[in-house]
Amino acid sequence: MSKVSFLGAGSWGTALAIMLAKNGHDVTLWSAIESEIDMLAEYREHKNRLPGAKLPDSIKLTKDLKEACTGYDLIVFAVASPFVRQTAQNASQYITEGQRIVNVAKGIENDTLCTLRDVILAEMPQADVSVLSGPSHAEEVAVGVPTTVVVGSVKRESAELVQEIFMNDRFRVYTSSDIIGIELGGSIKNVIALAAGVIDGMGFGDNTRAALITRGITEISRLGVKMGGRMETFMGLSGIGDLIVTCTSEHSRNHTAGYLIGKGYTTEAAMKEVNQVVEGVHSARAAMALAQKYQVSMPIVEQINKVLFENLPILDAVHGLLVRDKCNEYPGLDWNE
Ligand SMILES: NC(=O)C1=CN([C@@H]2O[C@H](COP(=O)(O)OP(=O)(O)OC[C@H]3O[C@@H](n4cnc5c(N)ncnc54)[C@H](O)[C@@H]3O)[C@@H](O)[C@H]2O)C=CC1
Ligand SMILES: O=C(CO)COP(=O)(O)O
Repeated sequence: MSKVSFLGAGSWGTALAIMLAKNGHDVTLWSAIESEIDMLAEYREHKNRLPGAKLPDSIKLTKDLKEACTGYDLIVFAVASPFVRQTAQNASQYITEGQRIVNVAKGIENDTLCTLRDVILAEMPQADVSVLSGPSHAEEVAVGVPTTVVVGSVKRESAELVQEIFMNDRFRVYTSSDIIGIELGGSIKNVIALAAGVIDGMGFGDNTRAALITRGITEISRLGVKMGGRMETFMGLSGIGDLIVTCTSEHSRNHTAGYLIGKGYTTEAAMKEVNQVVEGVHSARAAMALAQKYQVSMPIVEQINKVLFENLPILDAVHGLLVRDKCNEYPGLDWNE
């Protein structure tokens, strides 16, 4: 049995905490939002996010960050991306040298263009930070739907510790050393999912969604490989796997927000309606900035940015994608070019 603490008690933190408690671990849940902890204490259930998924009696709740950071084998970062830096900054004073942390949030910081592991490390360089990602909706994990994810770490032992703690007969965890590949796949798929939602909201068909998924992973991997990620990672769980689930699932926050935008909502109104974190909106500008920095073509990311933030009519965005200059599917691969 391991002692595991969660920083962040939204959908994902709560679902994983329930699963780890059922795995037999000693689990504590902390949230910066005091009312969230009060609700969990009163109902032993996250009424707003995961109605019906009961917290096992063994899960402890705390509002005290020092308590949540002291004496744990593993600390899980499960706060939405805009709050990762602040949470790491506040927690750093309690984090000892080599403390194992695993980040399960997905995003890229807009100001720095850092992925979330780098954001955490910037605030707590003494920590040993892994990342966990893959096609895994909280609503399904909370009720034991078979799920697969990947954990990335610099050290094999750290990845294997997370694998050991999380794995059960419904939740299979693979290990990897490709941290940047895992983080970029998990973050930018949310941007593509917004685009998939938009075209579904507009009433386009299955062909269009399939086009977005396949050309979307091409864009993600083109950038990701240039930033040091491995192509295999983008063809794996945290790449195409996560992109498929988020572009097709009724549980997807990003697809739902995109769908509403396709139905005529503004970006702000769609985010308000979803009422949970829509990470793709936070990551869209950063993905575009990275494409520019690394001189990589990402036309879907470019068009969805214009729809989200510059009021480009959706039909113009779709038209723009279809009538771009003709090209090869994978330039440079054919006819000894
Ligand atoms: N919900 C899901 O199925 C999955 C979510 N994720 C990722 O996990 C992360 C969290 O997502 P959810 O739990 O769904 O979001 P959520 O919207 O349900 O919860 C976000 C949580 O962030 C924390 N938070 C909010 N404001 C804060 C503040 N000012 N300071 C510190 N913490 C604050 C709270 O605990 C809040 O409940 C996101 O990056 C998401 O992409 C990853 C895989 C699955
Ligand atoms: O990352 C997630 C599932 O892997 C959650 O994001 P969505 O809810 O937008 O799909």
